[in-house]
Amino acid sequence: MHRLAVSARYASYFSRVHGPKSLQRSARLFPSQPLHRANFASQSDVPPTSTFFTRLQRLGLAASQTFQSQSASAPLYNENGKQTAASPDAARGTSTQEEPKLELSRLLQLAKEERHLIGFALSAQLISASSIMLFPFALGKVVDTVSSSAPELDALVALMGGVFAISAVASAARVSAMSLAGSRISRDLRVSLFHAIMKQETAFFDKRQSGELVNRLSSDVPLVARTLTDNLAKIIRAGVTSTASLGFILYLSPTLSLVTLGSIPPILGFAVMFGRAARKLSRKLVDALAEATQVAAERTSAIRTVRTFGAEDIETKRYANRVDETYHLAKKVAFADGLYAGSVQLSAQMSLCGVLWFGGRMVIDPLNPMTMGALTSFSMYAVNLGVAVSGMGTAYGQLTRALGAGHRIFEVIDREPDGASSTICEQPPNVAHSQVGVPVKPKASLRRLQPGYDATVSFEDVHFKYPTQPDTAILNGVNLTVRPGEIIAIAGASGSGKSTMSSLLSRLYEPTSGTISLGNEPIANLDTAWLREQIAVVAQEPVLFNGTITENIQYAMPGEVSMQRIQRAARAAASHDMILSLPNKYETMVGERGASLSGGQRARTALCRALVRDPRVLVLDEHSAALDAESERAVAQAVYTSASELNMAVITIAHRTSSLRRADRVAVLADGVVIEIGSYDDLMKQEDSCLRRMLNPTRTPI
Ligand SMILES: Nc1ncnc2c1ncn2[C@@H]1O[C@H](COP(=O)(O)OP(=O)(O)OP(=O)(O)O)[C@@H](O)[C@H]1O
Repeated sequence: MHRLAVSARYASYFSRVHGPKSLQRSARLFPSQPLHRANFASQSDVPPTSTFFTRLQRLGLAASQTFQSQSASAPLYNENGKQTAASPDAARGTSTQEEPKLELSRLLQLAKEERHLIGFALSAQLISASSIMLFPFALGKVVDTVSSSAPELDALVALMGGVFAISAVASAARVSAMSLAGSRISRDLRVSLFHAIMKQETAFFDKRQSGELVNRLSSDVPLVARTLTDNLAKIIRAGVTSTASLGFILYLSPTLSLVTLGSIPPILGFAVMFGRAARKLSRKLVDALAEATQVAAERTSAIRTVRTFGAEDIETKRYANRVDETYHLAKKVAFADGLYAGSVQLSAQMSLCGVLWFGGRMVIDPLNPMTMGALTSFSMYAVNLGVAVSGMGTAYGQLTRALGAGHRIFEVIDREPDGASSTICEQPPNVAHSQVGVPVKPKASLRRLQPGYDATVSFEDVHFKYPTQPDTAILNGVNLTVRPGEIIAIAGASGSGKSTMSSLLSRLYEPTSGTISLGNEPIANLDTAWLREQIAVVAQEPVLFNGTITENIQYAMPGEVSMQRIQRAARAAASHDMILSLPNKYETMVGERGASLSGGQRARTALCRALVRDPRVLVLDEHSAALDAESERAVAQAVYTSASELNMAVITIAHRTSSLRRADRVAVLADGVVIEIGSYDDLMKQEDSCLRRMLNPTRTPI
């Protein structure tokens, strides 16, 4: 009776070890500080969006990983005891979403790149699994030795101690190597994915939200890498354990083995059913979490707007709803998990009961040669076999579920950019070959114009529709020529397409038809990277990056830029004194998106950044809107002086009368065409001029 209790305790030990692993992981994954408790005293206390965002993503990742990695017995709970995760897609009825087409082999390909490290980990795994497999056999021997009062007890236990020590070293090596392999896969996959995102055409970003793309980098990548390495190890360990256990039980008692093997088909059946159900939910869950991340990213980056409208509660609820919607999915997963756990446990334990019942009778039967020790060993191997088979099923299920996140990664990596708006051409650095997606096509042309070329810009019958709005024509045959040294102002109603012309000139989009040329060469024939070096654009709402003023100005130039050159650009933009008045002068940190600067300071820094590269064409897109009249005059004077010295072609998109007056010519854009062009004075003199109607709407209504 006592001996049977030993094996029963061993069985319970195994079920504890197998179950709690996922529970521990689950607990580890949920940060201790709930997000809603974060209380920022003022706007300046708000941590950079990226930091805040990472915390949110960790929560998302936690839920997602828990979902992916939970074993049969681990439901999804956060620290408040609430169940987490579920998909807004489910609520929106997108459950008909296509199954991921990604093959498991593509995931395994990732592991292949780390074959040396994973091979080492698996060898260590074999050593530790083999030594563990010897334990039941040794225990049986100990039981029989003790029963027969044989003298080998000391030697036997010493041997076991030695084997356990080797096993511990092998386990440590395996864990470290697998973890390292997972991190390497993550690193390479992240770089590949980011490179793939960078190379996409501009319209790709019009369709997708940045938070959702970042979610792929921060959540999907580690999810795939960790699931892959974790489960590869589990499958191998389970394979070794089940093979060895099978060998041992067949050796110990072929008859009793039949009873044990009866539990395997139901366990595998449950695993397959469970895997299928869970796989469908996986893609929905990662999509749902990405949507929640997008909401969080957008709202935290626009915290001032949210706060100005007193919308913190609304936004918290919006985010909570997004996350909460995933709860519906989690309920299904929890139900499937419970069913799977219960079914597998019942099958395994019924089989153990059968073993004990048959085996017990065999031990009692005086004609049967089975010893008490052999039954003890047999029972332990039978438990090992059950645990290994169910572990294999669970690991396989998790691997197939990682396909959901994998699909989201590879659909970007494999995507061929539509158009040439990206200048990226080399492969991502230090990345395993198998992860590199569609090679970037060699540029159509690497043509560059000779230094000192005639920087005339011309638009000839340019038509354009945004790829995301193919039914709406924005430009309907624009004709415009800007000569070097000339300042052309483009005027037009809001939404008439002025900024679009600037985007087309920089080749952020391709015209639907017509030709844009620089120096009499269609820009489509020019090296895009070179072209962008020639054209500096100061956007309507310039974006600065978190860093110093110097770093932001340097951003325009690859490589080192001398401080002299930076200051020269600042003087050309009449901004040197403004920068010197900042707390740390050129080393002042501008904050995320330049949030620590005023609108005018941001605009002037952006102008310095544009001028530092001595462009041949300067596009000013309502850059002075944030400047007061005096600063605007000073900046315009300085910029136009240096433009004239450098013989730049200047296109200024302007609403202000002062800006229009300063231009050599004003082109008025309406209905997608330049409907009139001439000097400000000439156009204003004409009774029926569009410019005049635009600037004096009350006197002459349109
Ligand atoms: N990325 C985009 N995707 C789809 N449509 C766009 C995109 N950007 C702009 N549009 C649309 O193209 C039209 C022209 O926009 P554009 O920004 O060029 O106007 P604009 O003349 O510069 O206006 P404003 O003076 O208000 O800055 C608008 O109707 C706008 O809605």
